[in-house]
Amino acid sequence: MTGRSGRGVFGKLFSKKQSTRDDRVTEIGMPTNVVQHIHVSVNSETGMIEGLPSSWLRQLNAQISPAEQNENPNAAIQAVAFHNFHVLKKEQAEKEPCKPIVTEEAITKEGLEMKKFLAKKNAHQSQDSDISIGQSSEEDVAPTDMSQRQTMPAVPIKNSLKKKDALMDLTAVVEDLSLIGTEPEESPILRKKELMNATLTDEEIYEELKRICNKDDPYVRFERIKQLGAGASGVVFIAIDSKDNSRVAIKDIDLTKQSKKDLILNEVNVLKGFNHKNLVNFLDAFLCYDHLWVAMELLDGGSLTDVVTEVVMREGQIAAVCRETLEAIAFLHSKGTIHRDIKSDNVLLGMDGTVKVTDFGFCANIVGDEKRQTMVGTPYWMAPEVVTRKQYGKKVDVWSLGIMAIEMIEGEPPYMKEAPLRALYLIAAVGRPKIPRWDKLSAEFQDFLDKCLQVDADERATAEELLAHPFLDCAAELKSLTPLIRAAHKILHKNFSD
Ligand SMILES: Nc1ncnc2c1ncn2[C@@H]1O[C@H](COP(=O)(O)OP(=O)(O)OP(=O)(O)O)[C@@H](O)[C@H]1O
Repeated sequence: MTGRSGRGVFGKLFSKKQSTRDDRVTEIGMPTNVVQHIHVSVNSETGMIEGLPSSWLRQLNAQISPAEQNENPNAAIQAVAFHNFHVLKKEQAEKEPCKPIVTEEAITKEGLEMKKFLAKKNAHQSQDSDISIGQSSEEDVAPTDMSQRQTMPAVPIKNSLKKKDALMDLTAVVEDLSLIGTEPEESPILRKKELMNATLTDEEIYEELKRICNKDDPYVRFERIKQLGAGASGVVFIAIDSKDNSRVAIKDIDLTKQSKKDLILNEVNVLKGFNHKNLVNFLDAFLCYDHLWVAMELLDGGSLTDVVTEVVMREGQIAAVCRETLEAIAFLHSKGTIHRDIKSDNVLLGMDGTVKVTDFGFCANIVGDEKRQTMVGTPYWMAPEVVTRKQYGKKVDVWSLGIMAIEMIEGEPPYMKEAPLRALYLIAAVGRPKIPRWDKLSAEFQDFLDKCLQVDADERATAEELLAHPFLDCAAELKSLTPLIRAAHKILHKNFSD
């Protein structure tokens, strides 16, 4: 799930029309086989990073103070790189709902653009390039008020890297940006299925969808009752299945508007392959001309986001939601799958207190402890190793669960009120977020959070280990969630009945 009204801030920085990727490639006209050596340094007098593309520096300086840049340059660079390559792309996708959010293939293409861009930047060091990845115009950038930033209270910085090490690292970091994905031999290691999907033509994807879909005409079989919402990939509505009069949720995806049909195929394949009490189970898929209808279990309690934003949860209720979510995560991990987008928006509730995880568009298949290196997910819930583009594995879901637990305490994840680039910097620089009202939490809950939010993924617990954590012993009955859901729906004027 991506839409959370009032919680997303990414749109504010970028209002101007972007040039298309094709435009940019044409404009750039890059030399090939160029090895770029970008010299990035911290100015010892101003404390500010120099040497990055100017549009990046403007963003950086608008949101991260000189003291912070000086303190943790590596985190600042990682954050701005991440911002340009991921957040902006996602924002664009949300503004144009027909385009799905960033995929590994898109990142690969962007990596190639970035490599070319940096090569050009190197060739014209002194010039302020008019070509940028993301955006370039001054007006696009939030006003820079350095005086305000300089007096900003210092954030607690965890010195994960000594400054000298960080500076030595900078060239590597910037050069590494070109590895966000470039030629096939430099791309992240993909599982066979992903490779296969990535190389399928539209015709092949339609053929594959036809093969796996139910042949019934969905317009005849289902009576459409009401719309639940719209996401990047389609509209979700409640329908009655004439076969047994049951109520189901159907996602209607207009395939003509999907440039990344392989992602849809991936989601259907993941949904079809799994059945678990804590996953929103797939019922059937139907292909009708260019529309794919995916029928799923209907969760009539809406998303956990509605609850966390509107009502206060008790520890027992939080433990119950954590346990159910962990069951889903442990199941996915046992199947070699990382969800990569665990957050309250992707946890749906039944009115009886059932808790189920949904949204598998981002799932990646891995083998054993194989690690991945692509940036997917939603920034606020993202593990530090994803933001800093280290290799990552299943434990990213455990970090996100820890952030979701903070949502259940606080109503929102850490840094939600911060500008996006700054939030990314804080994830990379601070590491484990400060949890307000920490002292009010039970010792078991504190320990549970500690185990989820270890910056070092090796120190972080696995989903399986957390299922045995004593905090979960205090889990309340699931039906205790029902009054919370009712209260939230009342405030939000939500009604899942006809
Ligand atoms: N099985 C379901 N039962 C009840 N509500 C659902 C179900 N699936 C989705 N919804 C609701 O429908 C709305 C749209 O869901 P959708 O998954 O399309 O959103 P999205 O995540 O923003 O989109 P996308 O995954 O395409 O980026 C959300 O409010 C979600 O809570």
